[in-house]
Amino acid sequence: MTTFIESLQAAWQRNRSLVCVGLDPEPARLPTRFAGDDDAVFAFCRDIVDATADLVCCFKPQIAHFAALGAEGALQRLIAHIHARQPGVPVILDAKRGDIGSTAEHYAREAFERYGADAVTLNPYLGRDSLQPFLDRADKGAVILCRTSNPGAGDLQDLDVGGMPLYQRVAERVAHEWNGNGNCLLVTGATYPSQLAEVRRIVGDMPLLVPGIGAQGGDVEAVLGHGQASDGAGLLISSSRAILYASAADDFAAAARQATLALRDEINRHRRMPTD
Ligand SMILES: O=C(O)c1cc(=O)[nH]c(=O)n1[C@@H]1O[C@H](COP(=O)(O)O)[C@@H](O)[C@H]1O
Repeated sequence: MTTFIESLQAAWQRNRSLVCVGLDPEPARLPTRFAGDDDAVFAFCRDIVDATADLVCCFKPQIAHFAALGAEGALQRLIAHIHARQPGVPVILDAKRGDIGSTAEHYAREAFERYGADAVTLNPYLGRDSLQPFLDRADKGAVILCRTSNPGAGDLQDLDVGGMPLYQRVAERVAHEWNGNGNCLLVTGATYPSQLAEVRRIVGDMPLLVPGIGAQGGDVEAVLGHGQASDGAGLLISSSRAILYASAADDFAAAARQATLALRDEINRHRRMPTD
């Protein structure tokens, strides 16, 4: 059985890419060719996946973008499509789960059994027991929010907790206590490079999911300068809107491919590339 971490490492290497393409469909922004198409959300995301799969280390569908439309079926079929047609490219379900243990069990079943995800984003606010059903799945990835990319990230995450900001306490706790199965990752926004560096210092080579490149204005060079692991990898640099909506015309899939290629190459220019 291949674990999430093994698939991720293989995809980093095979595709020479740290890019994670976020799948955040917004009906109002879909190309006009999808007007009147009842299955537009699935068809659009499928075309993006097939146009970029050899250039990425993972895909990250965002659950609210499907659920708000009643399109959970499209999300299920999309993840099944990725596994069938792009095998070896892992899928992170961005659902930011976390609840009391009995409910968390259901969230874990939803992510891994219903949707067939390889990893899921998690909110640590309720504490370890709220994430235990995810931590116990050694074959799956537990991608835990640490220092997020949004403007209000510091409201709580920067609060001083015994001489250290809360986000650093989260990093310490995950790295030293919750990662017994070696299946944890942390989320650190591209928009805050110095905090990214602090997290990297605390967690060693643990993989970090870094959203905030592209539409949120994060800087690729700063992310690589502050966040790469000792082997020049260790990052999943996520971009959604800047790739999905690179063109609103019929060439949207080719434009998404170009945008992904450009991001991959820009990232690689700032990496210590492994010799192969
Ligand atoms: O967990 C996430 O993926 C996430 C964490 C974070 O700190 N910031 C963040 O933007 N995200 C997600 O990453 C995606 C960013 O989208 P773009 O700004 O369009 O690239 C969205 O789906 C967000 O929900």
